Amino acid sequence: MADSTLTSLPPHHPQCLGCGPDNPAGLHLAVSRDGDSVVTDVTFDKRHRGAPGLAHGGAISAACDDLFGFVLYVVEEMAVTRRLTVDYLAPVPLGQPHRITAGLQRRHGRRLHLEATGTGHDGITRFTAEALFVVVDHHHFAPHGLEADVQAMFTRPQRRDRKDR
Ligand SMILES: CCCCCCCCCC(=O)SCCNC(=O)CCNC(=O)[C@H](O)C(C)(C)COP(=O)(O)OP(=O)(O)OC[C@H]1O[C@@H](n2cnc3c(N)ncnc32)[C@H](O)[C@@H]1OP(=O)(O)O
Repeated sequence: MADSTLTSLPPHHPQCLGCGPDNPAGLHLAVSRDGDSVVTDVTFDKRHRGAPGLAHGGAISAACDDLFGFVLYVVEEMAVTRRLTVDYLAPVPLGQPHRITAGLQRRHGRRLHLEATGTGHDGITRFTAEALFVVVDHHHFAPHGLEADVQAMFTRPQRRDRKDR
């Protein structure tokens, strides 16, 4: 991603399915912040194949879900997906980069309503997504993960580009 106005954001975890650099089955999303939005350029490949030559809808959904997880850096809250809806507007060819942009549409109490758009470098928007995330605290994760990993999620440099807000 060459845009100079973008601020790189750290992965959720090295093994995260969406953005973890150490997950061999992952999408390896590199995500940046652009004002109050987050963006990633994803190129689906043969690991993400659905129909011949096309990306699997689940892979597209996973990319959107993980990108929504980066809006949390902007909102400065910890939250998890309660509902995710993807509109598959057109087939997504393998091997062609698509930029996904996501942001907060509105907040109501613990409910974060998020939206995303996926557009090819040819200018064609091929999918959009909406999600409801619900704000949680560390008790949500504590029974399931290593204490150090849970703590790390809550001490990420989420506020390092606060000047942009
Ligand atoms: C997070 C760090 C980064 C990690 C990587 C990011 C990866 C991308 C994100 C994910 O993949 S997260 C993993 C997938 N998601 C989950 O595993 C979540 C599983 N679900 C839960 O644990 C609970 O359902 C949840 C914590 C989301 C909510 O349970 P709670 O008991 O805390 O809340 P509740 O059910 O009372 O709902 C909270 C609010 O949302 C509202 N709500 C719930 N479902 C709704 C719905 N369908 N539509 C509208 N509102 C809804 C509900 O009315 C309520 O409103 P109020 O706060 O105003 O009372």
